[in-house]
Amino acid sequence: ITKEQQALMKIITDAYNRHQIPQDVAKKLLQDQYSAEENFLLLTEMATSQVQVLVEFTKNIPGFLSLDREDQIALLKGSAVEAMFLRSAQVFNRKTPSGHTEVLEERIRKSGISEEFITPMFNFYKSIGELHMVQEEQALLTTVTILTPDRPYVKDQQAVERLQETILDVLRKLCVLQHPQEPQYFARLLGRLTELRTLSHYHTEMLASWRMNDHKFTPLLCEIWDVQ
Ligand SMILES: CC1(C)[C@H]2CC[C@]1(C)[C@H](OC(=O)c1ccc(O)cc1)C2
Repeated sequence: ITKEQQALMKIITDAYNRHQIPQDVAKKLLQDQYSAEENFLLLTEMATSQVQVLVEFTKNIPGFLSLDREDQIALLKGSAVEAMFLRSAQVFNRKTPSGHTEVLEERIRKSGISEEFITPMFNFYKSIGELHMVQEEQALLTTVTILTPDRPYVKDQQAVERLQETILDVLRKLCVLQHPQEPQYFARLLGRLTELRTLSHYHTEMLASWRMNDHKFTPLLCEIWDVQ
């Protein structure tokens, strides 16, 4: 890993760690009661703050703000669900001491999300947990997801591809250094991105079923996912 690649990795990892979900949202998970309605409201607050965190993090990706403005929006809209699942996978697998994860899992299971979506979601969290990613890998993998050139409506795909390749190069070298006993580790990481894409289809259905039951989303979530 070259000096500038180390600098790039540090910028991205620091930004990833700096933009965490506000403690008040995490704390609420433990306090409020357990009705399906309450749970939905908490998840709404959590998803909204995760999207805010995503936007702030993305602005710190070197080169992102030099992309065409409309392409920046297209990348954010195209990757929001995947980035959110990656981030929440890390929350789940950190096994926060205060038992947040059990409570969060409980609330998710009782918030009107259908079982057919719950199962793949928790399978994904398990498969991410088994990778034992270091925080640099988590930050870089999320960046690779955001910088996916073939999102809908991206005009200058080459510009996005160039940025993504830079990050992939650092991630590949980091995987070799962090997991020398597992030469195919980098390929396994990228395989998770494919799993993420199937999850985002389930996510669209989840939103639709909530809307059918007249649940309200926040303006930010409506904007990022073109609902309502
Ligand atoms: C952990 C998760 C990634 C999983 C369950 C909660 C999440 C934050 C996310 O919730 C939403 O997308 C969502 C969208 C709209 C809404 O009003 C509430 C939640 C799906």
